[in-house]
Amino acid sequence: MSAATSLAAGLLAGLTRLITGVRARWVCTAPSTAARVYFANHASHLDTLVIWASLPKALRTRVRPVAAADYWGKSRLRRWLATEVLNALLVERSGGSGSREALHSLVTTLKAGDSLILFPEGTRGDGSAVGALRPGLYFVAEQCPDVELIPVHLHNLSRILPKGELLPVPIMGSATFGAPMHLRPGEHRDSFLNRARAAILDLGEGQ
Ligand SMILES: CCCCCCCCCCCCCCCC(=O)OC[C@@H](O)COP(=O)(O)O
Repeated sequence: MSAATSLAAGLLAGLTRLITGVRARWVCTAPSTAARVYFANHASHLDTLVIWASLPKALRTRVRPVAAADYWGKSRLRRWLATEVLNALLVERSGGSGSREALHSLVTTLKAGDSLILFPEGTRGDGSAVGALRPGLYFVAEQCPDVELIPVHLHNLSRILPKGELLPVPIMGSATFGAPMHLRPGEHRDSFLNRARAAILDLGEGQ
């Protein structure tokens, strides 16, 4: 990492903490150096930053956000922020052969020992509900059965920086990390995806 990207990464992590008050709660799990998939509800550009800034600094360089290539590859600034500062993997989200390549790069990354941050809804919602999960998480779980899948519930971040806004409103947000899940033997795709979505929602109960 160059001095400029490392400075930008430090600034982004510090700003994220300042703006969101980022309270990370670890429920039935703790930070780990093992390759993991952190999967969360998605409604704000802050989501990735909050999960990333919640991890101990030493783990941050080993966790790779999965980012939509059509959005984060669009301008030089976005590409730099995503791929250089946050070490994101750019993937196609349009389906077809792009999905096969995306799955391959996710699995290769996990097998190399790095973790992923994944937003299985595939797009930002308005923060009022968690949408249906796309099947990528299931295929990753199938191909990497030993990797811990950690549900994360992000609270309030879409009120701080909603989709389409550029200036954040400083109010408190939080990230709740839940117990690791795995694909169960013989578990059907839709059952697994419903269980994963329910795991995110359960962590947000009472907030
Ligand atoms: C306003 C300034 C905010 C600066 C934020 C810098 C954050 C860099 C984050 C880079 C990696 C982000 C990966 C997020 C996952 C993802 O790619 O979700 C899709 C949305 O993103 C855009 O698609 P959409 O919600 O459909 O508009």
